[in-house]
Amino acid sequence: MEKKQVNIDKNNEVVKIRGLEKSFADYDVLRGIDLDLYQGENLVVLGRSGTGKSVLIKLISGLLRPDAGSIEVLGQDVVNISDRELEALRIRIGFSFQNSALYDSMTVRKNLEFPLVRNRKGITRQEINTSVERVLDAVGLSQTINQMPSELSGGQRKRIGIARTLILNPEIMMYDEPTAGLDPITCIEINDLINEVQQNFHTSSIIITHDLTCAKQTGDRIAMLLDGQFQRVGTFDEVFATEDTRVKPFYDYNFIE
Ligand SMILES: Nc1ncnc2c1ncn2[C@@H]1O[C@H](COP(=O)(O)OP(=O)(O)OP(=O)(O)O)[C@@H](O)[C@H]1O
Repeated sequence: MEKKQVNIDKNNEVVKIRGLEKSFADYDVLRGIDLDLYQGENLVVLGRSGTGKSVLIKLISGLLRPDAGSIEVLGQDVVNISDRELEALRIRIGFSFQNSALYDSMTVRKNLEFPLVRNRKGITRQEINTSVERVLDAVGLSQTINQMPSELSGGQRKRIGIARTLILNPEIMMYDEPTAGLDPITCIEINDLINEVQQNFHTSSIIITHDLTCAKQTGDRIAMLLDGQFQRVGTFDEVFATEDTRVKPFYDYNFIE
């Protein structure tokens, strides 16, 4: 499906990273990174395995501390934040991780209710039901409400995982390898869903991937991580309009017939 135009507010950085550095032992993973995520934008971080994409997400979400540099998320300084403030901030961010599995012993409904009951004290049964129905409808899986995760396909489980994240109305979405392990048609459906979430939930998203089809379909901008830095940032076509021998093979390999 063609990506629809969305409103991106370039005067409002929901994530603002400057001079970010992170090393492990003698391996410099991130070597001075600057990055902005604008309100309403889908930003794809593209890079080969081991380039530090997951480390970047962990730094943004406060799970790791940088060696140098600053990270602001929704106006808060994540590097110098109290545990309590970080916990409150994380509720405003939706994480769709490869390992964010559903609870196998709970129905789809119970899986979706779980974050609400835990994070929204005093929520009524009526409000819970309305929220569950809304997010299930958003991911196109209303009919699965009473099913167990084991009865769903991989793509459906991924959708329910995204619905479970959406139920807390996140302002930022972080997708870590959203299409990994899915067949090509299901990948396209997940890419469409990422775009629908952007349009209908007005989220700003960081999408970490090495899948170029995903990058092309979902990204308003692409930031290519190479040798510890964002070497190229721009639209998909801008990023790949280069003879850089570190970038070209990545493109050629991904689109091999
Ligand atoms: N806690 C850690 N301790 C030591 N090294 C780490 C740690 N976390 C990550 N690394 C190293 O940092 C590098 C980047 O890891 P990262 O997981 O961010 O890669 P990635 O780009 O997400 O790759 P993939 O696509 O394979 O998940 C790797 O070499 C990894 O071994």
